[in-house]
Amino acid sequence: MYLQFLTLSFLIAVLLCILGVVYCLGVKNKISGIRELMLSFICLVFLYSACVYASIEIEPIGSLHRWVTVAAALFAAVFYQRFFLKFPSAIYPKISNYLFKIQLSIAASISLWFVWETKDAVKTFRFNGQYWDLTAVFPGRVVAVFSLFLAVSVILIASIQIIRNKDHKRIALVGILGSFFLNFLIPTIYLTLFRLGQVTAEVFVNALAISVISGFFVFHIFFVSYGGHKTSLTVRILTIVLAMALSVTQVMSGGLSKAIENEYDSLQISILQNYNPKSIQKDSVFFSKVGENTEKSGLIAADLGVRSYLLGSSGKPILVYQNFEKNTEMGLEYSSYREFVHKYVMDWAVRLFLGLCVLIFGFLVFMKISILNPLFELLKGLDRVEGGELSVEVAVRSKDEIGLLTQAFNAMVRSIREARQELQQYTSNLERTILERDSIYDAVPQEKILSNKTLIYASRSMQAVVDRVERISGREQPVLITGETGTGKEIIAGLLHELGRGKESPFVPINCAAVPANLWESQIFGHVKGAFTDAKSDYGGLVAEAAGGTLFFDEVGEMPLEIQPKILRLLQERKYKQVGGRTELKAECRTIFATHRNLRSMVSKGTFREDLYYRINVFEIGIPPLRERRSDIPFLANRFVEHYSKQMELDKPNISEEVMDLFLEFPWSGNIRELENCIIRTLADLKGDMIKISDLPTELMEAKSHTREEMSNMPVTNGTYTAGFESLVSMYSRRLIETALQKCKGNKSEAARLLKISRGKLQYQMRMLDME
Ligand SMILES: Nc1ncnc2c1ncn2[C@@H]1O[C@H](COP(=O)(O)OP(=O)(O)OP(=O)(O)O)[C@@H](O)[C@H]1O
Repeated sequence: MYLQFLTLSFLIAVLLCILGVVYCLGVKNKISGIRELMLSFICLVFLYSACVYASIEIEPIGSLHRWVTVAAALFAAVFYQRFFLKFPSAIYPKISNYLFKIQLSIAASISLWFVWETKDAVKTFRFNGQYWDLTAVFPGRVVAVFSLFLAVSVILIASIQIIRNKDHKRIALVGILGSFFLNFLIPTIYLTLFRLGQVTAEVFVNALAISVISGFFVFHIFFVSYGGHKTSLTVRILTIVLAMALSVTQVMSGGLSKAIENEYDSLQISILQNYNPKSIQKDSVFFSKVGENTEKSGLIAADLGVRSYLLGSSGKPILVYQNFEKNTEMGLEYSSYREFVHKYVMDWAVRLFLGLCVLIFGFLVFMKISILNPLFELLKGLDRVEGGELSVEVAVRSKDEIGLLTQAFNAMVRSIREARQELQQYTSNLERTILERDSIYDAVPQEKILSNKTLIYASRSMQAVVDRVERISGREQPVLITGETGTGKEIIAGLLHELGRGKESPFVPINCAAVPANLWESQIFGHVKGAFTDAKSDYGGLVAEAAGGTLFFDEVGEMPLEIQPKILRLLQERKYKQVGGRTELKAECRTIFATHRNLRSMVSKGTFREDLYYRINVFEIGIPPLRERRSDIPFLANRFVEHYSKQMELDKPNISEEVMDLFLEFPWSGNIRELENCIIRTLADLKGDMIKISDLPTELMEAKSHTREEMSNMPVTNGTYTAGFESLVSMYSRRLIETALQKCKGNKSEAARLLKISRGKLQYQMRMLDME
C-alpha cells in the first residue's frame, strides 16, 4: 500500500476532526478559543470537501466515501453557521432557531434526494466506480450552492459578532475581509478561469486549497484575537501550526499529482508509439490509475486480451491493466514510481523550505507582536515599580493569556499602591492621635450655632476643618465632604451653606441611598404633568427648590451610574430639563456632596464615573473619625446630656469620671451619632443625678470590663516605669497580638478582627515588633 501526500493530508484532517470532537465533548469553558477552533475546523473540512466534490465537475460523485462526505458536509455547514450565530453571544435567538430547523430540513431533503437518485445502487449495495456519474450531477450542484451560501453567511455572521464585540472593530474587519477575499474571491476567479479553459483542473484545485487554508488561517487569527477568547494565544499558535501542516501536505500532494500526470503523458505517448506486445511481464504490481486516454490504452489491453501487462519504454516500465469490461487503466510500476517520487521530493523540498521560511518568518513576527512586545512592556513596568513608581498601568492589548497576565500585574501594582496609601493614612492618623492625646486636657470648646443645630468642637483637627469651611464657603464650586458615617458631614454641609448662602436661603438635602432608581430624574429635575403615568401634576424638582441656596447630595457613592451623566451636565452647564419638559432651565443652586465611601477606589472599579468624581471633588473636606479627635468627646457628651435631658424634662445629671474615661477610650465606630444615641438611651433609663458605668448600654459596660481585664495585663507592675514608655508600649502591643493570635490559632485575619484593626495594620505592627 502506498501512501500519497493527498491521502496523508486527508488522514491528518480526519485525525484532527476526531481529536476535535473528543476535545469539544470535554470542554466546559464556553469562551475557550480552542473549542471554537476545533469545532469550526471540523465543519470547515466537511464544508470544503463538499464544495470540491459536488460543485466542480472535475470528478463526478462516484464512490461511497464521497457520497457520505457530501451528505455529512451539508449538516456540518448548517452546524457551522449555527455555531457562529450562538458564539460568543446569541444573535437574534428566535429567528436563528427557525433558520436552523429550516436548514436542517433542506440538508436532510438533499441527502434523501441523493439516496433516491441512487436507489438502485443502495438496493444492490454497489458503491463502486463511476456508478453515479450521470445521475447525481444535479443534486451535487445543489449541495455546492447551498454549502457556499452557508460558508458566505458564516463569514458575515462572524463579522457581526466582531462588530458587536466593539473592541478593535476596524482591524478585526480588515482581517475578516482578507479572509473573505482568500476564501471566496480567489477560488471564484480560478473557477472562472478554469471554466474558460485558461487553467487546468489541477491548478484550480490547488489554488482553491491554498486559498482556503490561508483564508481559514487569517480568519481564525483575527476572530480569535478580537473575539474576547481567553485562550486565544494558544489558539493562534495552534492555527499557525495547523496552517503550516496543511500547506505542506497540500503543496506536496498537489505538486506531486501534477508531476505524475506530466510523467504519464510523456510515457503514454512513447508507449503508444513504441508498443511491442512481447515485452510485457505478467502479474506486475499496479499502484495508480491514469484514467485519461483510456481509449488508446484500452485498445492495447484488448489487443493483448489479458488482464494486466507491463510495458517498457525508454527505461521506464508502465503498467496497463483492465479491471472491468470496458475500463482500462495505466500506472507506473512500483520501483520506477518510487524513483520518480524521490527525485520529485528533493526538487519540491527546496521550494517547500522557502515557503516554510516565509511562514516561520510570519510566525516570528507574530511572536514578537503578540508575545514578546507585551512581555517587554510588563518588564518595563516592573522596573518602574522597583524604582518606586506605583502609578504604573501597563496597557492591556488583548484578552488572551498575555492580556490576563497584564491584568494580574496591574491588579498587583494597584493593591501595592493602595496598601501604601493605607499605610501613609495610618501613619498620619497615628501622628494625629498622638497630637490629640497631648492636647486632650488643655482643649478649649468652640461652638458654631446653626439654624437647627449647634456644632461643637475642641480638637485641632476639627478646628482645621472649620477653618477650611470658612475659607471656601464663598466659592461657587462643588464641595465633597468625606468621612466615616456619623462624623458630622451633614452638619458641616449646613455650616458651609449658612456661611456662604446665608441662613435664610434654602438648604435641600437628598439622600442618594434612599431614592428609588426610577424616580431619580423626576425628583431632582421635576416633571411636567402627564410626563409619565403617576405625573398627575407639575412638579418643580429639588434643583428648583434649592434655587438661591444649596442642594446637598448625601451618600453620593450610592448614586446610580445611569443618573451620573445627568448630574455631570447639571454641574458643567448649570442647565437641566424637567422630565417631559422641552425648555432648558437654569440651575441656580450651589452643590455639596458627601460620602463615607472611598470614591477613588469606586472609580477604579468602574462603579462611579471618573469625570463626575473630578467634577465634584473641586474642594474636598475630610472629617476625622471621633477616635482621632478625642478632645471633642467630653464637650460633645456634656452638650448631648444637657440637650436631651432638657428634651426629656429631666434635671441635668453629671457624668462620672469613670464614665468619661470610658467615653474617651471607647472605639466609637459609629462616631458622634453613636455617642449621641448612647447618651439618649442612658438618659431614658437613668435613676439618680449621676451617670455611672452601670447606667450605660450593655456594649459599653462590656467594653469597660474588658478594658479593665486588658489593663491588668499591662506590663507595669511596680509603678516605676523602668523600661520607659516606648518599650512598655511595645511589650504590651506584643502581648496583645500574641494572645489574639493564640486565640485565633494563628489566623491573622481573625486576630485582626478580634483586635478591631485591619489585617494590613496587624501585619505592619508585627513587622515593627519583629514578630514575623
Ligand atoms: N461637631 C458636632 N457637634 C454637635 N453635633 C454633632 C457634631 N457632629 C455631628 N453631630 C451630630 O451627630 C449626628 C450625626 O451627624 P451627621 O448626620 O452630620 O453625620 P454624617 O457624617 O452626615 O452621617 P452619615 O454618614 O450617616 O450621613 C447628628 O445628629 C449631628 O447633629
